[in-house]
Amino acid sequence: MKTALTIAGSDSSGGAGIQADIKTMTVHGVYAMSAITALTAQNTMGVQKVMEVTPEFLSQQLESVFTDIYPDAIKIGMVSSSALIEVIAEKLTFYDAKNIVVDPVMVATSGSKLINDKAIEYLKNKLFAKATLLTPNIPEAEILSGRTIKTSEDMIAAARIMSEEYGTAVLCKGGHALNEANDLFYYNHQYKWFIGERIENSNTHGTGCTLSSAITSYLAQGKDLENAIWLAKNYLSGALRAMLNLGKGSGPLKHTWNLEGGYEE
Ligand SMILES: Nc1ncnc2c1ncn2[C@@H]1O[C@H](COP(=O)(O)OP(=O)(O)OP(=O)(O)O)[C@@H](O)[C@H]1O
Ligand SMILES: Cc1ncc(COP(=O)(O)O)c(N)n1
Repeated sequence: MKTALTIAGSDSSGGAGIQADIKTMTVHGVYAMSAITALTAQNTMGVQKVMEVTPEFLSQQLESVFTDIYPDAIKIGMVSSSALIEVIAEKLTFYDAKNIVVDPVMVATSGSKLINDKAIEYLKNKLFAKATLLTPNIPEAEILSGRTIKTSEDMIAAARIMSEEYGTAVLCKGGHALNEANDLFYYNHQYKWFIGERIENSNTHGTGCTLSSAITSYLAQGKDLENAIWLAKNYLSGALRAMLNLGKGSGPLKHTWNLEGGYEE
C-alpha cells in the first residue's frame, strides 16, 4: 500500500486541514499519516481558537513517522509560525523526503488568518525550494509574488515569478476568480491551464486542502505531476458536485463521493 503524510492543522469541524487530508488520502486507497502543527477550534462559520504544538512536539511526530513508515508523498498545509517551519525544513532534508506538495495556507475561507508575517518569510526562504509543487490560491499568489491578480495574464505572471524564484512547479488555483474554476500550472518556463467548470455550490470549506491532498495521493501512487493534478481536480469537482450541505456557514465537501458510484465526469 502506498503511504502519504500530511503536515497540517487539525480542523475540529472535519472539513479542512488534517481531517480533509486523511479522508481524501483514504478514499484514494493511500495509507494516510499525520503530523499536526496546530489544533484549531473551528466550524463552517469561522476559526474560534488556535493552539499551536511546540516545535519539539512537531519534530517528534515527524521523527516517529519517518523512522517507521516512510511516506511516499507529503502534503504540507497550515504551518503558522517560523519555528515550526524550521523544524519541517530540517526533517524533510534529514529524511530525504520526496514528492512534497506545499499548500501555503494563509487565510481560511471564513476570513481568519492562519499564519503570521514572519512565518510567510520562512515559508519562502526555507520550505518552498523543497517543494515538488506549490498550490497557492489567488490571494496567496498575490502575497507571494508581490503582484495584484485581476486577469488570466496576471495569474500567469504571478506563477512565473513564484516558479522562477523558488525553482519549483506552481499551481495557482482559480477558485477565487468570479466566473471560472481554472487553475494555472507553471513549470520550467512553460504554463498550462487546467480548465474546470465552475459549480454553483457555496459549501467550499476545505477545497484547497482537498485538492492538495488528492494531488499528494496520486503522487504517492507514482503518477506524474500533471496527471496527478488532472485526476485531483476531477475528484474535487465531484466532491463539490455531490452538494453536501452541512453547517450554518460554508460547509464541507463530500469526500466519499467517489466510493458511491455516481457523479462521473
Ligand atoms: N465553485 C467551484 N467550482 C468548481 N471548482 C472550484 C470551485 N471553487 C473552487 N474550485 C476549485 O477548487 C480548487 C481549490 O481552489 P481555491 O481557489 O478555492 O483554493 P483555496 O482558496 O486554497 O481553497 P480554500 O477554500 O480551501 O481556502 C481549485 O481547483 C479550484 O479551481
Ligand atoms: C486547519 C486548517 N487548515 C487549512 C484551512 C484552510 O481551508 P479553508 O480555506 O477551506 O477553510 C483551514 N480552514 N483550517
